[in-house]
Amino acid sequence: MPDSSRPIRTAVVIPAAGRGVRLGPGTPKALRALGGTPMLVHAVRAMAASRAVSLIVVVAPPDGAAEVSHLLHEHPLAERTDLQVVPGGQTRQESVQLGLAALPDTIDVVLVHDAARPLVPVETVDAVITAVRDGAPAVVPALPLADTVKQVDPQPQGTPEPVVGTPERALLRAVQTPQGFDLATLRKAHDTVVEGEGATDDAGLVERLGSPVVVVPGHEEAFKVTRPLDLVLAEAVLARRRATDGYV
Ligand SMILES: Nc1ccn([C@@H]2O[C@H](COP(=O)(O)OP(=O)(O)OP(=O)(O)O)[C@@H](O)[C@H]2O)c(=O)n1
Ligand SMILES: C[C@](O)(CO)[C@H](O)COP(=O)(O)O
Repeated sequence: MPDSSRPIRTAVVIPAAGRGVRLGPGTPKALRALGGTPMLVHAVRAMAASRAVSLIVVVAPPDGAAEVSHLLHEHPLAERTDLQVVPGGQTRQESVQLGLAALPDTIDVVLVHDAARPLVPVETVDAVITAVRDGAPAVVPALPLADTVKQVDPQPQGTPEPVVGTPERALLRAVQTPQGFDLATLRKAHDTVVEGEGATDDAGLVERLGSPVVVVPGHEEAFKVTRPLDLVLAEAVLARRRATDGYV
């Protein structure tokens, strides 16, 4: 954990290198417009809104780092936040790893935040940071589920899938980002756990190390823009914020 003789430094890695296949054809998802502004710009602003964040590393599509740097230059942040852009990889895990490699060793706490969650409120960001600073090595924001979840025996598309179990819903949480970590813990997890072992988030890698992960309350507006309907919801949330909160 951080050396208590100097201030804790917090950075954010924003993986933004995905194509957005489930959203449909077009430019990479992070660069698509939400209320006329690229989704990535909203995500970067959401992280920079936390006064604790001093550095943001954006992981751009592998061939798009120059374009992303240019775009972010056109949407400057408050002076207290440094910004860096690095090219990403073929998978989310690889992209996060490339972002982590760009962090200086003076960073103590790192958040990993999907560019695809552009509307996460600053209260959620700060709650995650506080929990890590208070000593939890890995923290995820999450919400209880509204639907019942079934475990199935997967079948080829078009074939009905036999249900093999129904996990108790009250024990389940839907996990969001930003996920927060002590930097050394997350680096070790990414260095140790092999791609393809089934972890779909960063906390999942830490769990595989046997390190504790804790949940703090997530937020409905931290949803991930994955499919076209999510974009409709995001536009509506943004329009409401602009009308009522002076949000840009
Ligand atoms: N090679 C990849 C794949 C994903 N991501 C990022 O990881 C986050 C979560 O991924 P997801 O929402 O699945 O984005 P995509 O991979 O773009 O979506 P899809 O699976 O529909 O293509 C996104 O911010 C995405 O840009 C990334 O940085 N590098
Ligand atoms: C990290 C994540 O957003 C937590 O819910 C999610 O696992 C990302 O999944 P994706 O399929 O890469 O969008």
